[in-house]
Amino acid sequence: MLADPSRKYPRADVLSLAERNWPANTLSQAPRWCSTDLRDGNQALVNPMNREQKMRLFERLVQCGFKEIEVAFPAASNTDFTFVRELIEQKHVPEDVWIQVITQSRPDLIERTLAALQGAPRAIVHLYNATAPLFRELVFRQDKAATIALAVRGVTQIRDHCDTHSHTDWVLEYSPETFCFTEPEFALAICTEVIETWQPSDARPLILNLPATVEVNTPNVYADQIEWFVSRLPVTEHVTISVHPHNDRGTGVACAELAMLAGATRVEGCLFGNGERTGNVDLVTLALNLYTQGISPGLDFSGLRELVALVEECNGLPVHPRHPYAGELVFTAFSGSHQDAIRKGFAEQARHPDAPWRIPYLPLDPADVGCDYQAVIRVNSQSGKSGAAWLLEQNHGLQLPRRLQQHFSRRVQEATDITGKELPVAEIWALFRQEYGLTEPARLTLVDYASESGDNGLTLRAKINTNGEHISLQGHGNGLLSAMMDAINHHYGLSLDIVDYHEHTLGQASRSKAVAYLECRHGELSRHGVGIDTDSARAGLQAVINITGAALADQFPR
Ligand SMILES: CC(=O)SCCNC(=O)CCNC(=O)[C@H](O)C(C)(C)COP(=O)(O)OP(=O)(O)OC[C@H]1O[C@@H](n2cnc3c(N)ncnc32)[C@H](O)[C@@H]1OP(=O)(O)O
Ligand SMILES: CC(C)C(=O)C(=O)O
Repeated sequence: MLADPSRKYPRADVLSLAERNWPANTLSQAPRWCSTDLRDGNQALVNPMNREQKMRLFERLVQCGFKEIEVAFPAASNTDFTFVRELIEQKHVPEDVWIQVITQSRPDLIERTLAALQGAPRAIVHLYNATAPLFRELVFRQDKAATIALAVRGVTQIRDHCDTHSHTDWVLEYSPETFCFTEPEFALAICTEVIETWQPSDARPLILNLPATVEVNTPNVYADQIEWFVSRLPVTEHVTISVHPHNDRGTGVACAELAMLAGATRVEGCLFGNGERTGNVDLVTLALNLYTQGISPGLDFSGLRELVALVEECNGLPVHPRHPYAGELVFTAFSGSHQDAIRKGFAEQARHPDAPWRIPYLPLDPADVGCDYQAVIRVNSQSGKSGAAWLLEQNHGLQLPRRLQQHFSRRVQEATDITGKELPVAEIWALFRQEYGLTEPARLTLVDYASESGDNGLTLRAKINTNGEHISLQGHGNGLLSAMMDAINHHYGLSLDIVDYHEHTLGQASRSKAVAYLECRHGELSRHGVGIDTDSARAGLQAVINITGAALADQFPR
């Protein structure tokens, strides 16, 4: 790396608006979307899509709600050409969907492109030529006049074809490729010539697509360029301003959003940001950004996981696990404080199911994109008490009391510190059972019991199975639990003291089980035990017995 990169990468002149309106604007509606997955996305793949993949992706794009789909660069390859033919001849294009095809401004390529569209009921023909100084000087060796003439020649050829093929509804799209580093006055001049040549009308609208072909500046500069252009456009009727951001600086989405604030009403991009180099703007992120601001995007991503799988298969490229909204890990919290906040959020949401979505760290309800809540919390050494508690609640119906959560969290922490890995829910459950006396066979189990209340409290007689041997105990207390504790302490010479007790049922069904959580003091130690039984009284007694089993195991390890 250079200590001073300024000579190698001199800062470009940027348009400086004296006044700009876009910062004060807010987004209030979705743009017109155009998917370029089958063209710009496709041209960036190691192995371009085959016909079958293109068709499957086309159908899925339609299902998502795209009404404009750039389906091919028909002059590029036979695959692209025949794909367009197949769409048209086999009537795969729904009546409210426009297919779009792209071409350079070269007569032979335009001819082939238009041949591909033969018989289409409606079509968008997309013509482009690069307009920036670098391209005029280096690639085309053309001056400004020749660059304009190239565009006008292309538009004229297309217009003449449309005139003689009026059974198709035509739209022209013109892109001054490299718009974002073209002199604004020149971009405006060439587009003005295009307008004059095409003569946009109700029947033959025009799309002016202003691409950030290579993203070279901060998104505010792009927004300034769009606002400058839109505010000076001589003809606006029947002209749509479209943007086509790339993501070279990692700000493609920001560019598109600010461009919309600045006056663009149509956006071209690809699903999950596929495309040349670092990709086209990601339409899924853009759409769901709108959605999470309460604006209907007009696109349906309710089956997002399946869409990811299809796009990964068609593109031969993975979608990153942290990809906004779509990544496998984006609805998952590993860290303790996040888990705690999420869990509290879900509890509050359950109390007010119709209230607006307000779950910390989850800007989108995973259910809205077809995901469940299973993966919302996962546990590793970064997790806190809420992580394991949530998983036990979701998977086993347990609502651990706070102090038990804290106690169990320390055990989980010890386990994850040893492995350095995630502790899956099955292992958390096994650890919980082992810690709180729920393993089978239990060291001690309650066989049966009987109680009798009198003026001085309650007397309990219980039979316990200890390693196959039945022993009878008797104790006295204010209630069943204290009487059992008394019986245990007396029989085993222990001094366990009840500190805390909670119980709840594990499910709605009448035959469901009850769970009892018991905390006892044992000398300096605090001990927790859990009992589960179809009968809540037995669950409590079993919890006492389970604590006893653990206390005895410490004194007399097996
Ligand atoms: C930013 C974008 O994504 S634009 C879309 C780019 N997509 C693609 O290129 C994918 C499909 N392209 C292809 O398959 C091929 O490029 C083809 C079939 C279209 C053309 O192939 P070739 O005839 O070999 O031309 P090639 O691709 O090398 O194009 C370069 C030539 O076209 C000219 N050219 C490039 N763009 C344009 C344009 N928009 N309008 C007119 N001429 C152009 C160049 O100046 C160059 O001319 P030169 O050979 O006289 O120097
Ligand atoms: C042709 C245009 C729209 C393009 O793909 C680009 O500039 O990236």
